[in-house]
Amino acid sequence: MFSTESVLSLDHADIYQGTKLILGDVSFQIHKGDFAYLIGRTGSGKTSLLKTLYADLWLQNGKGFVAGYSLDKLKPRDVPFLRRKIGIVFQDFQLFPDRTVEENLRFVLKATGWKKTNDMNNRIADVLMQVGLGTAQKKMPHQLSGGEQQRVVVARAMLNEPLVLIADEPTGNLDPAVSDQIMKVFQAINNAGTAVLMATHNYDLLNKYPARVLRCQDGQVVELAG
Ligand SMILES: Nc1ncnc2c1ncn2[C@@H]1O[C@H](COP(=O)(O)OP(=O)(O)OP(=O)(O)O)[C@@H](O)[C@H]1O
Repeated sequence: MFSTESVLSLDHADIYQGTKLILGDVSFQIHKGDFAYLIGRTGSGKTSLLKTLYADLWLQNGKGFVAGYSLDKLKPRDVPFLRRKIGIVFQDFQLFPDRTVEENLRFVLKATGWKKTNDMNNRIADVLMQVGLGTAQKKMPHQLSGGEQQRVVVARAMLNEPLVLIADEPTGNLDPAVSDQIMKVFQAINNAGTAVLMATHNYDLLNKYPARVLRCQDGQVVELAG
């Protein structure tokens, strides 16, 4: 159904934290419509790898390509534009606690260049529907459960129709039933064509929702046979 267009690739990339090599000679590709898990023990480099993909860590050796941007040729001024093409979801919800759901989302739209109130309202309604929270617009974050807050964060990540969603332990703070809801949201987003790369410790999810698996291990990234 989907093309095999690559939305993200690393080619002989080295991932550093400062001068410390965390992962060496990393090569893999994520295509449009792919779903891939990133697993590995604590400290194995999952977060460092994801940070490199959204240019929070600079790629020093090798080549990287994310949503049309070459990481190895990236200029600091390109970073906000790269991040608009990627949706990023962390474990901690990071919503503004003193603003409604709608205001949280509008903040991002304005910051990324949206101007027209109608367009913004429509987009906010669309992404909230996408995550099953169509009626939560006027709620404050504290009026929502942890799982609902995380769904708002996923909605926020979808505002600019990213080509790829990068999630770092998105279910880390959530109980199993709620983690399942978040996974279902990711699957729906993925089925609609957005690639997903998700770091997780939650092996139950891997069993329940099988997909590609990349593992950080001994300073390398290996793809497990499907
Ligand atoms: N800001 C930093 N400065 C220096 N070293 C760091 C920094 N952040 C992480 N590291 C080191 O990089 C290595 C990889 O850490 P990273 O957070 O990428 O692993 P992880 O697989 O995501 O772990 P976890 O599953 O615990 O989140 C670890 O040895 C860690 O100590």
